[in-house]
Amino acid sequence: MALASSTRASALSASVARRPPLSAFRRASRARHGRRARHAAASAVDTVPLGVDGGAYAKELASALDAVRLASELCQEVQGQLMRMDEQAETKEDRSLVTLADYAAQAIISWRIAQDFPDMTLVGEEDAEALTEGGEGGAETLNKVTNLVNKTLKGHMGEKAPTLSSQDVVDAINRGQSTGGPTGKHWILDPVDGTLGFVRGDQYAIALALMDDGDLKVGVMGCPNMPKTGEVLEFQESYAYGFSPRLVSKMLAGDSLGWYKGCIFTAVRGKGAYMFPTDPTLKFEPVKVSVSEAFDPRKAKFTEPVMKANSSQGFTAAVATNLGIECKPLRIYSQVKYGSVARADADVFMKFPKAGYMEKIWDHAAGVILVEEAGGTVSDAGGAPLNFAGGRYIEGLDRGIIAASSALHAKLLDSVAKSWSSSQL
Ligand SMILES: Nc1ncnc2c1ncn2[C@@H]1O[C@H](COP(=O)(O)OS(=O)(=O)O)[C@@H](OP(=O)(O)O)[C@H]1O
Ligand SMILES: [Mg+2]
Repeated sequence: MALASSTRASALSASVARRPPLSAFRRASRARHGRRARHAAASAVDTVPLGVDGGAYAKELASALDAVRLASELCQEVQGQLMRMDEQAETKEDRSLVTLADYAAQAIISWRIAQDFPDMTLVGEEDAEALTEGGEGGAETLNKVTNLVNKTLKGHMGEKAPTLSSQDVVDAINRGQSTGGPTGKHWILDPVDGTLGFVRGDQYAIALALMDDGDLKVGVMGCPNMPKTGEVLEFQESYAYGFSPRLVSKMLAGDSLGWYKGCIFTAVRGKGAYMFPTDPTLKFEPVKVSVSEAFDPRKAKFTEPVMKANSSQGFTAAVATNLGIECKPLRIYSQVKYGSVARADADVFMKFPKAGYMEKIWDHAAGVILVEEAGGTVSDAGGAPLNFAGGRYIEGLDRGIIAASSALHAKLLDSVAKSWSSSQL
């Protein structure tokens, strides 16, 4: 997964980002952590009070929530740099995009979880090869990634924040090379899911899950640009009609609601799904989220990937018509789609990639447990649950992925079967 050689020398070459003004959030955060630091052991990280029941996985949930919060803040900083064109995305050898945030978010999450679980294994999207084998460009990128990680840790932990070396950062990223499997505990991470949305200033997600003996047990998904309420996501249709794109993340100017965007979803098997604001200084109780209950086809919405290359929009339109759905699709980048189904912004999620495409477990793990714990069902097109225990790819996936409330899921399966038969005629 090295950067293409032509891009190595210029890897993420823009100048060091201008330092943003210290926000009220950071000042509050520093003061808070600074006070706590005087009473805490020097090396321990603080656990954020949760407000939700994590049952047997309470410690894992607390650790994951803290890790995803750190990464959410870090990613917002990098997205700001990209929007100001202080930084730029690069292309990996597989032609997918990568930014400083992909590496730094994987590093900070891996480091944070390992503070509580030193023997943890991680199936993560990124590796550090481009940073260690990428010549001068790679070294420069590694330096920026390390600075970003340290700056974020300092913002949260104040004086007691450790200073990670470049080697610590490389080790933390490379911890993500596990292949997972059916036994034991494995963390599954997409540090920046929906990289295209991320570089376009739009929706993206930081998606972390824990699998234990082959079953997903915990999911934490940071959605830093997701509005608190779903209505605004409707405007996504501007993409479909070629109007000048209105960035979803920028659509609500002002902050009159207090918390207007920036959600973190949590889910623990058997304990339900919740939504928090990404900003821990906002004192909202976690909100329990549930999939839509009644299915009214005239009002129902389905959500799907933005890019035609990632999912057949013709096929999903046929399935939607078969179900009687009249609304235009909500096309949203990343696993924010699963968040939209979990809190009933949308009733149905569908993704039908081209034949032969192998889905990666980190693109779905956090979203799947989130929808399931919100009362939904996720399966492949044949109705089988997704298998996350077969390595880095979803094993034996039948055609595509569908999600809906458990009651609607059966109808959805039926519509997929009918539409598939007619599409094969
Ligand atoms: N050809 C093809 N078919 C299907 N899926 C693919 C394909 N190529 C890539 N990917 C994976 O899709 C992830 C992005 O999914 P999204 O739902 O965000 O897609 S979209 O941008 O809204 O169209 C994306 O995740 P990120 O790389 O994290 O963005 C990929 O892992
Ligand atoms: Mg992804």
